[in-house]
Amino acid sequence: MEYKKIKYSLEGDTAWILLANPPLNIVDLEMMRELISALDVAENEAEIVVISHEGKHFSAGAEIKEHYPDKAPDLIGTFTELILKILNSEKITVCAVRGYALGGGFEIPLACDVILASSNAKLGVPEITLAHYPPVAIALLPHMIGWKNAFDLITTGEAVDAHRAREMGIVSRVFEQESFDEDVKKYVNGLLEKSPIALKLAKKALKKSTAVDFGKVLGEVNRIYLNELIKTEDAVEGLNAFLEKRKPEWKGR
Ligand SMILES: CC(C)(COP(=O)(O)OP(=O)(O)OC[C@H]1O[C@@H](n2cnc3c(N)ncnc32)[C@H](O)[C@@H]1OP(=O)(O)O)[C@@H](O)C(=O)NCCC(=O)NCCSC(=O)C1=CCCC=C1
Repeated sequence: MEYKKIKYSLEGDTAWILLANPPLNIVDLEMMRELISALDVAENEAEIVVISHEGKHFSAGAEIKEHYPDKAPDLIGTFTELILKILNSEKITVCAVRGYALGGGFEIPLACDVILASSNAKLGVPEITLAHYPPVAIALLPHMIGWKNAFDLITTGEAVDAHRAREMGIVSRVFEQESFDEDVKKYVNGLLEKSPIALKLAKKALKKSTAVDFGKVLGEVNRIYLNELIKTEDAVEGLNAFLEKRKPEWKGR
């Protein structure tokens, strides 16, 4: 597949997948399909998969214009396929994030094994401000940071900085902006020095300790999203208000 919105390269045993859709690396359907394809390639040829980005920001999330009721099923179906591909990968998945990581641009890192954040990163799920919710964060976050922290992030829509995200248990390491790329490479090289089979089996065993079928949970969360939320007047008003740069007027239906 020819990539237009991402870049893929293999360096030794590491696959580097970069979001490359400037300026905000919006994750539209085309990018989702390219990421799915690149992850398939990486699964066959790499031991470690690093998802990172070009430009200042990891991503401002999924394309808001693709959230209207006619397009939402395709968007949610493809995004779920992408997230499950990351969650089900047998390889070590590392996400390296600078700047904004919002909405779907936060959920991609969440699905990875490790998030390495630059000290200028801002992570969050603003979907509630659009009268939407973030399905993947709803499925994963309570298991990672507990109900109360997850509830707070999802219902306020406020982003947290890298250090707060580290305290909450979302981010594994925070590196200074100036040395970020170098520190990410050092982290990856540290993993490459370990036994690949031991890493792979440690990941397999760690997954047993959560014992959650995220595919099933995500299916239920998506059903409420598509059958109930997306059909409301508020869900359309939230999108219109964002695109028209005005305050939304909620109807509660
Ligand atoms: C903070 C921000 C990133 C940058 O602020 P700044 O003040 O620096 O810049 P700016 O002026 O605001 O923006 C510049 C241009 O980019 C556009 N644009 C921006 N984001 C866009 C987007 N996502 N999609 C499309 N366009 C987007 C702006 O409209 C503007 O366009 P213009 O030049 O034509 O006027 C801000 O744009 C923001 O909050 N974005 C929304 C974040 C959000 O709600 N994300 C969650 C999404 S839902 C999700 O991910 C899910 C996934 C799965 C399932 C369910 C949900």
